[in-house]
Amino acid sequence: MDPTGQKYFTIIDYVIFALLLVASMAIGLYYAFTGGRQRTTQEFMYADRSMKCLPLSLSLMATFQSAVAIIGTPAEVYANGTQYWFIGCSYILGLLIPAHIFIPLFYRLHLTSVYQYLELRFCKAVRICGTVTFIFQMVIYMGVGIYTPALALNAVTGFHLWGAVLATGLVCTLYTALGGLKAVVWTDVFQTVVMFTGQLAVIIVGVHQAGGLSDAWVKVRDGGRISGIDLNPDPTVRHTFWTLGVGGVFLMLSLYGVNQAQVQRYLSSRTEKEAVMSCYMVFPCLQVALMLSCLMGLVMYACYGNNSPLEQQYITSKDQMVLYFVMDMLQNFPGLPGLFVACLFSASLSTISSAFNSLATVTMVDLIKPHYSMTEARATLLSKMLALSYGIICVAMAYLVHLMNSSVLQAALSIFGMVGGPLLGLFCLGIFFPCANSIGAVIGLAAGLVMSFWVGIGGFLSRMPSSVQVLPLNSTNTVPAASGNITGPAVIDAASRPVGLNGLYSLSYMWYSALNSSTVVLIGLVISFMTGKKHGPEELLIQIDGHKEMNGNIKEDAGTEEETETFLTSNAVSPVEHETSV
Ligand SMILES: CC(C)(CO)[C@@H](O)C(=O)NCCC(=O)O
Ligand code: NA
Repeated sequence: MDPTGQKYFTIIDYVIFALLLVASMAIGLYYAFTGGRQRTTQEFMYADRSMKCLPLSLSLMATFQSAVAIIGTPAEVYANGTQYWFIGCSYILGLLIPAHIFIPLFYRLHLTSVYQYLELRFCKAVRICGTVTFIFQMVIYMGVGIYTPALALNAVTGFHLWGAVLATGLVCTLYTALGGLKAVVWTDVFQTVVMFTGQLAVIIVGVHQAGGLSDAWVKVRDGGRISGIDLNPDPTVRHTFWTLGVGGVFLMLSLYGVNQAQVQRYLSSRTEKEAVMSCYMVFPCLQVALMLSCLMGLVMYACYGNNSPLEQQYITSKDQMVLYFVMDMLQNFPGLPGLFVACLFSASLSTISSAFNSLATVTMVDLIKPHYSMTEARATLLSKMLALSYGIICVAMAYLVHLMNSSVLQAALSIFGMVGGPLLGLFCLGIFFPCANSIGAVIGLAAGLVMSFWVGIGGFLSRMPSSVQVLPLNSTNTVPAASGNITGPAVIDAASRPVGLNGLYSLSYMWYSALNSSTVVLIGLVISFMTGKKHGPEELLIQIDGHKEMNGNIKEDAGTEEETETFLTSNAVSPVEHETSV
């Protein structure tokens, strides 16, 4: 080993990494030249509404599973134990509610983008606010998504940082712009397989290096890395059962319920039933993904103990740890480091391709098409150009992320909560509250965004190193703001519990989605009552009739007769299945 800890790639590693890019590109080209040859927006954006359950579910899982999760989760588990694993509990309600409330509603309305719902329910202005908020969220997120694997690769192997960003950005933009949603979904399937294989290979070799299963188990147990369930109700503790299992439900709803990238996949399935099934299938897929990344953290602990490469200053941040571990443990297995790097980039490619495609779709459908009439051929060409432009924006965003310095997992999940949370609130206001009106919706959304940036940025600043008295155990990390374990119970005892505004600022980032969506609903309702009740179109509210089995009590709970009546299903929207165009 090099005394500086620098690790090197072999030729075979480069070949495997290159193969990933070539295979993804090939899938894109295949869908560019087969089927309808991507000549209609229906095919480009909705895969001719002909997708089947299995590829859809893998693709749904892959969208929000980027290199951030692959390297962020093990780093979290290595440092703080398996508490984070309890986020898996939130997947139950976080997927059941989309499957039975959001999917049937959106599918039966035969939407072209999920924000069209907001225009049907409220008005055009609300739709545009929703679209712009989504664009903002996804543009930041894809910057994080593309930058993360490139940075890790650069830090550990010296691979050119911007070379990796540009290569992946270029390949991803090309296959997305050429092959449309079909290419995005099928590359997702391929990339998910690479992702799981890479993680599994590292775990197996890692357990072997740690001296076998039972030795590894003893080490992580004695190191205190197996966390029991933490039922502490304090919302400022970063990870407890409540922040992860309950706060996480709101996070999942904003991602799997109302995010265009996911709704677009639901809408592209052949039948409503298939869309619901694919959402169900996401559950086991996500649990496998979560298990693999948590196990990777434990294996890392079994190999290094408390003597981490971070302690030894081979690396400078928690986020470089996983790749360092891989290069360190796998140096005698030629090809395996390359496989893991392919796994890392697979995770990110599948995320940014979904971002490009959904961003091109909403820009076209929500912002351009309503104002300019154009032929189908022009619209499709323009959509492809839009996908290309978002590719360029993505690389530009990577540069912005480069200027910030933050732990990637918490950064990504905070973005979901800060921008996705208010959007979730906006949809809930429309779907569950018949009395909400457009003014309430716009002001509610604005209030939610203000709240989210106030608490989010306030929290970030109040945790900046300058204002931190007590550093975490691992004080070589000079950016505790991001790693965030300063809010753990070991640091904040009853005497130093934050009060007033500081209490709000130290709210766990896992609650952001819940706080911000509730703010939108609450302010939206108050403003609606002040400006006069106006009932939205009945068919756009929650469809009780179709879901009696699951929500049998909602009708009773609906309260006054007037409300109950508004809740009833309208015949205007019948559960027709989409025709598949030939
Ligand atoms: C968003 C969840 C919780 C579920 O999909 C998980 O995949 C995750 O932690 N994602 C982190 C963000 C990312 O990987 O880009
Ligand atoms: Na992904």
